[in-house]
Amino acid sequence: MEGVDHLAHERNKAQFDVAVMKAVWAGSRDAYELFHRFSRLVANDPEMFIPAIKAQATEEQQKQWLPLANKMKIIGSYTQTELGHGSNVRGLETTATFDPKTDEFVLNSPTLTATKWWPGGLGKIATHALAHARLIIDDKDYGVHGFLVQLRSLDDHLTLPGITIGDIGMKYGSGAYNTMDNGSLIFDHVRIPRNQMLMRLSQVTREGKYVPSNVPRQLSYGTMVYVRQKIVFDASIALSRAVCISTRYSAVRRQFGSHNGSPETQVIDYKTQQARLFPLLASAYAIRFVSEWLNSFYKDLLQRLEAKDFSTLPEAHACTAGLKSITTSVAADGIEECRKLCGGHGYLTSSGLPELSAVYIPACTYEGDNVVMLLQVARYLMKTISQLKSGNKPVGTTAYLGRAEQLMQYHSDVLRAEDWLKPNVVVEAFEARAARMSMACAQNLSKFNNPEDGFQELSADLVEAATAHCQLIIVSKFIEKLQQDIPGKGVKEQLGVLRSIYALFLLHKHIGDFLSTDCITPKQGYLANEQLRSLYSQVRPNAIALVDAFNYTDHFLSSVLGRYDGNVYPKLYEEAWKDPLNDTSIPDGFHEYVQPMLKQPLHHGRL
Ligand SMILES: CCCCCCCC/C=C\CCCC(=O)SCCNC(=O)CCNC(=O)[C@H](O)C(C)(C)COP(=O)(O)OP(=O)(O)OC[C@H]1O[C@@H](n2cnc3c(N)ncnc32)[C@H](O)[C@@H]1OP(=O)(O)O
Ligand SMILES: Cc1cc2nc3c(=O)[nH]c(=O)nc-3n(C[C@H](O)[C@H](O)[C@H](O)COP(=O)(O)OP(=O)(O)OC[C@H]3O[C@@H](n4cnc5c(N)ncnc54)[C@H](O)[C@@H]3O)c2cc1C
Repeated sequence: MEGVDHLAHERNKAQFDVAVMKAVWAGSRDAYELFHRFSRLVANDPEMFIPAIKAQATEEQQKQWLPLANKMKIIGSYTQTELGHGSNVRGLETTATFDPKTDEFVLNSPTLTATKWWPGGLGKIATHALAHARLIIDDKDYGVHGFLVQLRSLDDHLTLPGITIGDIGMKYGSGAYNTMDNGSLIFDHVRIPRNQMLMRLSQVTREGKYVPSNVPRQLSYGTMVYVRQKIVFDASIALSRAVCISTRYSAVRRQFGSHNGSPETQVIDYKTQQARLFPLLASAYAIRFVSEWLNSFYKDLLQRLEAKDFSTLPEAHACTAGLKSITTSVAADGIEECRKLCGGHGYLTSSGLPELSAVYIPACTYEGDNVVMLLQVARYLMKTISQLKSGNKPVGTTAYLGRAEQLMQYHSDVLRAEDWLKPNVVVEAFEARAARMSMACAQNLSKFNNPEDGFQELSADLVEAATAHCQLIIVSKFIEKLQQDIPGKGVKEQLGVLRSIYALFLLHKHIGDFLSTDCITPKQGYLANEQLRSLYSQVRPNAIALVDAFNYTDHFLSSVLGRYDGNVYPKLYEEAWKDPLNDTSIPDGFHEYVQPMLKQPLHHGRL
């Protein structure tokens, strides 16, 4: 019935202050603001073009271009990836050749694989590209740099001479990413003034002299680092959206279990449903909190870079790359699991889940393929370990590697299931697992004469070690979050339950790592799982309130299954009747194609 809250009985069970939990979830940034930007981003791509100009352009160039971009007087596309190269930025083929006679760069796509391919907004709407191309001076290749290139007339939007642009076509399903005009672009000797090479980091003089950057060349990758830390926050939003839908629906849906006319069982009360759903609920909160930490770490990096302090740049790269990889994989897989948790109705477009999945899953690829990103983390870990011998004391997220010797001797002292509720017990186990996996890789690497050959040969193990490292970061940041002052009745307690679920679910999922590195015994693994089951029972009465705390409107969720009032069935039915197929009783084509078959006489019992 309209106006009735079918989930009121669930909300009345809450054992904590939901208003405070909403504030904890919203944190320092408005979730709507960023996620809406993500949604708008699917339609346009100013979110990279502008940061890239800030990161790579001189003050003078920023003064010229930023006002135009900010006021949408020009529409930019971050045009880096090509048909033949995306992950390998140093492999890009587009060239920008300096012509001293005219003080210009000539941009050209020398091969088909040099065609720019995928950049958002490029296909139909962008008027300008921040094109990444190999800088060539006097036949010498100085590597990939950024160039501002006008693509279309600002009068009639027609493409300019030497520019061939197109959309790359439909993408995955009918998802909203098809509102994004990811495009292709070929340059045929397009000339731009020299001052349209972004010259904050390195310059080309009028005489054609290359002035190399006096800062780490990787700062030219700064926009990717910026977006990756944003993507971690978006992962928490996308996953929490799916968890909200599937949790509310799990409380509404009843299936089996009726005795003597009693109501059937709510599927949220099945232990299998809880074992699938509650770790995702905990993961949404875990990712939200690690994104908060990562954002503050990134802001600290920016301040340091202003002061030419590059000391945390390697760690910032490793953390943004690794956490982008882990959190987008968890969110993408989690959204699909939430669809399955809703049974058949989860497959309906009106559930909101297929669309959310179709829009979200490329996050595992864009801004750095997730495996390629974890390999970057692995390189960082191996380098950190290699420097231990020279007395280099790791700090920050790799500080535990400074205690590697001690961690190699670690054995968990868990005796009872409730021992696994102690944050220090959990952190020690995760540190030991990560340290032993990385140390084992480093040891195996040392057996190879050529370190690069070793790295390739061991890359699958290295990815697992990098994963363990990133999961340790997320667990640690969740624990640190709860060491802050958090007011409100029962709020910190509930977050403590979610923190333990997140950690013990990972321990259970990766029990092979913990056993094979001899960090815990099978019995201790069993106790962790025992504790996990008990924790699910503690979350159960608070589940609806915990997803209410995401504070998403029905409009934002756009899901019949995830409605705040739980009034699912009438709305499912109502929504179905909006489908154009139901405008007529007899479907188009029936008379032409189906009816003749039905009317066909039977011949000897055969049609
Ligand atoms: C505001 C946005 C809101 C949210 C938006 C969400 C929606 C977004 C939707 C769509 C946008 C998608 C846009 C894109 O996809 S843009 C294109 C993205 N492309 C990539 O991410 C390419 C990935 N590849 C790379 O980043 C690099 O090629 C690489 C894999 C890192 C390798 O680079 P390279 O070969 O130069 O470097 P090496 O591996 O040899 O390493 C050399 C040393 O450099 C260090 N390094 C590498 N990268 C960085 C970095 N970014 N920062 C700092 N340091 C870096 C590396 O660690 C090595 O260091 P060492 O000490 O070992 O020498
Ligand atoms: C929706 C969407 C939007 C995008 N928007 C933009 C944009 O606005 N601007 C832009 O420039 N680009 C954009 N891209 C492109 C995107 O950045 C690239 O697709 C991404 O960086 C992955 O690179 P790739 O396609 O070359 O993958 P590849 O690297 O070719 O990946 C293919 C496989 O090879 C594996 N692999 C690659 N290298 C290694 C290695 N060294 N070791 C082990 N395995 C390896 C990968 O793990 C993967 O399994 C977008 C892509 C998508 C899907």
